[in-house]
Amino acid sequence: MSYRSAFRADLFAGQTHLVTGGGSGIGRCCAHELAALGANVVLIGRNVERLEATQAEIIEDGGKASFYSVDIRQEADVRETVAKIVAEHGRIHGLVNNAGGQFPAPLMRISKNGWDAVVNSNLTGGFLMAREVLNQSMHEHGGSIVNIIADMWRGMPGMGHSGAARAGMLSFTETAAVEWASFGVRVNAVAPGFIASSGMDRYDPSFAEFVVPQMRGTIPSSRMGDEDEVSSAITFFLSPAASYTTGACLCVDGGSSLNTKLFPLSDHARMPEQKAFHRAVKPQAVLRTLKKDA
Ligand SMILES: CCCCC/C=C/C(=O)SCCNC(=O)CCNC(=O)[C@H](O)C(C)(C)COP(=O)(O)OP(=O)(O)OC[C@H]1O[C@@H](n2cnc3c(N)ncnc32)[C@H](O)[C@@H]1OP(=O)(O)O
Ligand SMILES: NC(=O)C1=CN([C@@H]2O[C@H](COP(=O)(O)OP(=O)(O)OC[C@H]3O[C@@H](n4cnc5c(N)ncnc54)[C@H](OP(=O)(O)O)[C@@H]3O)[C@@H](O)[C@H]2O)C=CC1
Repeated sequence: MSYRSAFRADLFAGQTHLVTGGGSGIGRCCAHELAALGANVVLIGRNVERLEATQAEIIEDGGKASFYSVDIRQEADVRETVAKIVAEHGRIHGLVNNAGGQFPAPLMRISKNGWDAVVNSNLTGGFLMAREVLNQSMHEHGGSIVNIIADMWRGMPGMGHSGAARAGMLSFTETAAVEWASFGVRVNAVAPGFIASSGMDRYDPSFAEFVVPQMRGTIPSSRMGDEDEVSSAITFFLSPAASYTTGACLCVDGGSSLNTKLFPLSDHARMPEQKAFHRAVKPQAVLRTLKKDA
């Protein structure tokens, strides 16, 4: 196995875990980690080439993976896909609701279709996946669901459709955690901050040109996160280490959601000792980081 997880190698042996958006970025990384921990991973996304490539990488590494090309916004397709997975694999142990995305735009320029496309991707699609996995498997056998949201704690200016959807997904997480606890189902959320994922490459370069220079002054950790740092938070929630944790949200954001512009990060946050600290902690993550997308 080429993926160096921080978790025990047989943690998910014999288990089936679904990862939506598993063909790229954070989802691809997470699929690698779960497969390296023994899981039979089912990748879900729309683009067949990306799904095939991730499946091939996992199999080449000695893991087990299959995929379904599905738009998670299509209710009938989601229902049918989950039925096929249950027929093929038996119970579903884990669902990572990671598929999603948005486009940068101020609220005043978002069309109804644009709003719907993003809300359906980041809220309704996740709900449909979770509901079908619950009804077709987890209500009988239990399981763990992890919803990927975003740093939307003080609104999400420039991406208001996504912020509204992610806030909704957090509320959904909390409600499902309570309603489904008696089935032995835990539902938690992970809120990434700025992650240097391949997904970021899907934006116009002007987005990075605008955002990256601002980052140093807003992220206490003074760097973007890596895909594997989100994946390990997801893995924690899926694992028995989180067996008494449900309805929780873990921010993986280098502290950015706690920062306030009233007291800007001062130069001491970027002093040489701080830089040395970052160099000291990064290599651990790099060891576990995947080869980047081609
Ligand atoms: C503060 C920064 C924090 C950053 C944190 C987050 C980072 C990430 O999430 S990393 C990257 C994650 N990946 C993506 O975001 C993927 C790229 N995005 C998309 O694919 C789209 O945003 C999508 C999710 C909406 C795609 O959905 P799709 O159904 O394929 O959309 P359509 O092309 O059919 O368009 C529907 C509707 O939306 C309007 N629209 C789409 N893109 C844009 C755009 N860039 N600007 C303005 N409007 C857009 C499109 O025009 C359609 O509306 P109508 O024209 O009114 O029909
Ligand atoms: N990178 C970051 O800084 C942050 C990312 N996030 C969120 O984390 C998640 C993963 O992002 P990241 O890996 O960076 O970006 P990616 O763009 O690489 O990942 C998004 C994945 O979702 C899939 N997807 C999107 N819409 C649908 C759909 N309707 N049906 C099925 N699959 C879909 C895409 O596959 P396909 O196109 O093949 O369908 C793609 O694999 C996303 O929800 C993202 O918004 C949140 C905060 C920060």
